[in-house]
Amino acid sequence: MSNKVSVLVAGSWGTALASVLADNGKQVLLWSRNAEQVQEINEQHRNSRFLQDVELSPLIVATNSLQEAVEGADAIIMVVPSSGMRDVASQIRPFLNKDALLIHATKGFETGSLKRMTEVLADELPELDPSRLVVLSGPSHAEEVIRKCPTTVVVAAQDLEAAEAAQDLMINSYFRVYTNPDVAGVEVGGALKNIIALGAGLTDGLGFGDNAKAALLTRGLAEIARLGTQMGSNPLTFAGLAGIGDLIVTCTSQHSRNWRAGNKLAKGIPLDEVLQEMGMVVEGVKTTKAAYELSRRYDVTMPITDELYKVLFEGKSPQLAAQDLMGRVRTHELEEVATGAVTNVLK
Ligand SMILES: NC(=O)c1ccc[n+]([C@@H]2O[C@H](COP(=O)([O-])OP(=O)(O)OC[C@H]3O[C@@H](n4cnc5c(N)ncnc54)[C@H](O)[C@@H]3O)[C@@H](O)[C@H]2O)c1
Ligand SMILES: O=P(O)(O)OC[C@H](O)CO
Repeated sequence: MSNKVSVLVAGSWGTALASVLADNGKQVLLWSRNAEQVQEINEQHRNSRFLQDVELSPLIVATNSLQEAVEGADAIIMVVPSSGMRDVASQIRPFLNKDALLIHATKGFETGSLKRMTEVLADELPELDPSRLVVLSGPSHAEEVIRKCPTTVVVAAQDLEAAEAAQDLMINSYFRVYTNPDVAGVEVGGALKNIIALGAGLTDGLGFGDNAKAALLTRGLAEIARLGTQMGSNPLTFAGLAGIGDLIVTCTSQHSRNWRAGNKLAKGIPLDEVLQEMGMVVEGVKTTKAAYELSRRYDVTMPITDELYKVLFEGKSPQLAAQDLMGRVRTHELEEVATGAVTNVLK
């Protein structure tokens, strides 16, 4: 398998994935645009801004040069936040080997175009063989992966050979990797769960209890599956790691950035202050806007997303949003299911 392996960028998740690769015996080039971070990784084997108190493997070498990171690489793992994916993809185009395995582990849609990340990558890298594009997703917090806690993820590609190459590259005794042919489903599940995690943080912050959290996860999964199916996904994907698996971890974990952001919003802190305090990417905010627009494009009902949109962008109080969700026109769980994706998920 791959000889030269690179990870772009050195945020929390990129650094954790670089560590998995290093544990698999790979020499890893980790790109960051921040010179101080590069120096700290190379001289102290630490990335203290994102993963405090963790000593990184000496097999991880950081670089400021995208050319050095990408030229001649057989495998590249892109972990740029969704807002920067197109920009970084366009910058690597001149250096990219067209047969390289390109795995992305980003969870979000592009603002405006509403494209999935593999669509953005395909746009910007027309010379790359599209069968070499892979998405990695699933319930996986960087803080636990870096401590080698048992973790399961899924890699999806059009081409089974590419998915198996990614599986082969990443799998080890604490990082178990499954394959799935449903690229759209794995990307949609990974992106949309962040909306529900924001909602879970709000729900917990308001003291609504476990019943409300269970309701949010279950009805959240229903709307993820409804939109995902209309976008061409296999509904069964949402019963897997990129669906219910990731929903469970982000809605219940102390590590979740989206949950923490929702929890701060419940305390009445304005959104821009919340994002500033977090200091890390909170994909769920932009994803709520994207999903709100996608639900209209595909004519899919997404009540939780709609209410969260109003809380985030229209100043609606979370209490009133919860009240309006509870007071929606009465409906039949199975009738709704019969017209949507969840039928198949539950079969
Ligand atoms: N943190 C996790 O546990 C985790 C797990 C699975 C998936 N993800 C996904 O991985 C992606 C990255 O998240 P993260 O947690 O690593 O974020 P992070 O906030 O920890 O790090 C993001 C890094 O990207 C850099 N960056 C941002 N925009 C950039 C640009 N345009 N060009 C170059 N560098 C840029 C930032 O400077 C920062 O170093 C997100 O889509 C997230 O949903 C995160
Ligand atoms: O910390 P979050 O909420 O961005 O979630 C990170 C991962 O997506 C969990 O699988």
